[in-house]
Amino acid sequence: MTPLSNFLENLDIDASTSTIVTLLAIFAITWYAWIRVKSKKGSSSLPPGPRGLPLIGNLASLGPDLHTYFAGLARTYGPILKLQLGCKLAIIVSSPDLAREVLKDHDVTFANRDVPAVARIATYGGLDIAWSPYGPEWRMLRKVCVLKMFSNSTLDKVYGLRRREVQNTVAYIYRKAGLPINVEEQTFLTILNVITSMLWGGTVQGEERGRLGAEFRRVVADMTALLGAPNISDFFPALARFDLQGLGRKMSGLAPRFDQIFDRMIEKQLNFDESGDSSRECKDFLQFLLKVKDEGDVKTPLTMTHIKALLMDMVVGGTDSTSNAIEFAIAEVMNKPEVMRKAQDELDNVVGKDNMVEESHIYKLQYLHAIMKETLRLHPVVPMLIPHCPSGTCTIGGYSVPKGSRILINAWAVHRDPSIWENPMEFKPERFLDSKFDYNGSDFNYFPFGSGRRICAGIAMAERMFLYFLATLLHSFDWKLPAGEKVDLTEKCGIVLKLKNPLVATPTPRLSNPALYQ
Ligand code: HEM
Repeated sequence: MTPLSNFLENLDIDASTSTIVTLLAIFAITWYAWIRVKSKKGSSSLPPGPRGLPLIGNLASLGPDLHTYFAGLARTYGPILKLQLGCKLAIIVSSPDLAREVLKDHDVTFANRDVPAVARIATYGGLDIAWSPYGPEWRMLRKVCVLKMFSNSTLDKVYGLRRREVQNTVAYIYRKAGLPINVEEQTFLTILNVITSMLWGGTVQGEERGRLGAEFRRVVADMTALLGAPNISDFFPALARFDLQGLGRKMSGLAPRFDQIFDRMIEKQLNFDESGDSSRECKDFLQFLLKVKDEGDVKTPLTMTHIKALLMDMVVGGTDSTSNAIEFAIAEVMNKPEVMRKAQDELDNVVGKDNMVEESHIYKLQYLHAIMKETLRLHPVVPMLIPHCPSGTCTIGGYSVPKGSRILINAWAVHRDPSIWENPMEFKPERFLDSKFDYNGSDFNYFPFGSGRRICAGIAMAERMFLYFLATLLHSFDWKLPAGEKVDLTEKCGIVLKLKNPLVATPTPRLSNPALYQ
């Protein structure tokens, strides 16, 4: 089997489409030859990297776990290296100094995104925060999101919605006490319910909320799988219109399912408003967003499509990242009984065994916060950030980084660099107690949320959900593995990092009063 046919098989292209591929390959080879000639002119200034094959470049050598593959390449080629992925040049950065050059010194140049074809379909043409190009619309969306929606005061107002969902999960787990439960499933569903509840929880009640939860879980899982799949349309843009792997068609089937739900929620909300109860305070984010839309910024208005694209960011971007991070934390804590004991001692001191955790407690839980930081050091769930894209050719680490290339910053590799971290593979929350490290993007040795203009827009919300839910799970229950099993911390890398095998564990209630679990 040739590397090209091997590559096509990996991309799951069927026999009928391979004929089209052959014809189009002639065109692509010509294009590739042109790219080679063009890049040769300045080849001395491009970063080093492994030799690729004609036409496909380095595509055939890409494995499923890119974070570890890129970290290995960095050991051979250094902290900045290039890979030719079809027609797309990818630049991988793996050191704090070079991450600083990209995300701080040249922040504006690198503030654009390299948007995958399926992401464009999922986000109304890239109208959301994560994939918008750097410009006035992106600024307006970020302002609405970070300064207004995720401000402390707005997040405080919707605490009741978060609390209700977390308590529902505690009651569910209590009913399953003594039986093994799928921690991944429960964490995902809780975070999904917490997020959708904050989005329109004041609007939708009862059965409809439950039904939406199940529907969202299926669609989010399918969408994130598509976003993580290598797509020939991204590597050979001239072939994008043929959608050879059918990934675009699949995404076009999934995205409208969300769109219909968003339309339903918006309509419900507008009907509420028409009923004339103007005295109602904003109870959820959707009410809040519709109010911002009506108040209207004349220069860059927030449209209904923007609102839906924002909802998509929250539901798809916010759920998997946060729930995977919490699952990693529970797995690491279970793997280290002394960490579990310290966390529970702290919870018993601050909250007490005759009380439930409230969000007001989390600021006093220093050790729990250190667990969050250490989890995101070892398992930064967006391990290579979201691909950045320079708006002009730029020099990084003495090498030329061409306009339009795909920039991947391997935070995962930096977080495990033995020249920065003592015993980097050890899970040791103590390293963050009384330390200067924070995840606000000011330190390029530790940046699980990214840094600079495109730093994660949901940090405030992620922090609250992570700490509150983890604290509740560790405070309410002891967790044991089924007999004879060991914690498996093997990672799997797609668009986000997750545990390869879902964590299954048995909860035992540990609070003094059974009524607390109801
Ligand atoms: C533990 C949880 C999370 C982690 C580790 C995380 C991490 C990240 C990272 C690394 C980026 C890319 C930064 C870059 O490209 O430079 C990002 C972007 C983003 N995140 Fe998060 N995230 C988390 C949770 C959330 C939540 C809960 C939301 C919202 C509900 C959210 C919304 C976003 C958005 C909208 C962007 C795009 C920002 C932009 O392009 O301007 N994230 N996140």
